[in-house]
Amino acid sequence: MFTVGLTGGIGSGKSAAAARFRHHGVNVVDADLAARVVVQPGRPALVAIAEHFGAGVMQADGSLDRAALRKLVFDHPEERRWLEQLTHPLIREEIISSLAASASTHTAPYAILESPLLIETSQSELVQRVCVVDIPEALQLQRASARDANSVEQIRNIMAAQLPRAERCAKADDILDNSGSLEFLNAQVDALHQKYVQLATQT
Ligand SMILES: CC(C)(COP(=O)(O)OP(=O)(O)OC[C@H]1O[C@@H](n2cnc3c(N)ncnc32)[C@H](O)[C@@H]1O)[C@@H](O)C(=O)NCCC(=O)NCCS
Ligand SMILES: Nc1ncnc2c1ncn2[C@@H]1O[C@H](COP(=O)(O)OP(=O)(O)OP(=O)(O)O)[C@@H](O)[C@H]1O
Repeated sequence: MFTVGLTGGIGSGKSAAAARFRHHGVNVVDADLAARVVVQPGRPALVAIAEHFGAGVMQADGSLDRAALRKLVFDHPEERRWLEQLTHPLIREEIISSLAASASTHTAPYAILESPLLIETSQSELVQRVCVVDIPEALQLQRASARDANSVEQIRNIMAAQLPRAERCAKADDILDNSGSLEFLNAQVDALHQKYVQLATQT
């Protein structure tokens, strides 16, 4: 199925844009959700993480302590790279099966892959088009820190692990400007939806 990659840095508004695409009956596969599935209790990746990082990243019930691991990997880039080499191939496989599983259950003729690291990883090979949700970095920091328990410093570290704004926008086929209201964003998504329906039915 024709698939559009929806990307943007932390706090840019990917989830907000995805919600509007879903409103039009589009199947949205979420890479952050896939990343949670591959480290669920019972999965080999969780065992490998516990062995590598120790009991400090595990909760008493045997699930991953995400806040502890987040602090570790965004303070130490080499540990982040270790985690990525383990999980990114698994996340990619999980995304491929989610895209395939729900292909026939949605009304729109195209699907969306929502991912913060679409351009940074080989996930970009899974899409025919790239749509970037774009906001200035100061607003990104402001919205992400208003939403999350993460410190401003941690959000800065996460942003540093992602593509800079200009490089991301340079890879975009389409750009959603989310520096205004949600209504402004939704109106742009509505227009893109029409365009994607056309593109998907032409190909
Ligand atoms: C470090 C972890 C455990 C922190 O979990 P937590 O629940 O706090 O955050 P969550 O997974 O919801 O991610 C929040 C945001 O952080 C950013 N982010 C997450 N991982 C990365 C990464 N490796 N590089 C850059 N940014 C990242 C994204 O913008 C994401 O939307 C988790 O992010 C993780 O396992 N990351 C590695 C897998 C990955 O790269 N996921 C990104 C989607 S492919
Ligand atoms: N146009 C907007 N106006 C005001 N607040 C907004 C707007 N768009 C999104 N937000 C808020 O900004 C925060 C980040 O938005 P959202 O969760 O959609 O971003 P995201 O790109 O999915 O982030 P992440 O990569 O961290 O999952 C949320 O609290 C959301 O409610």
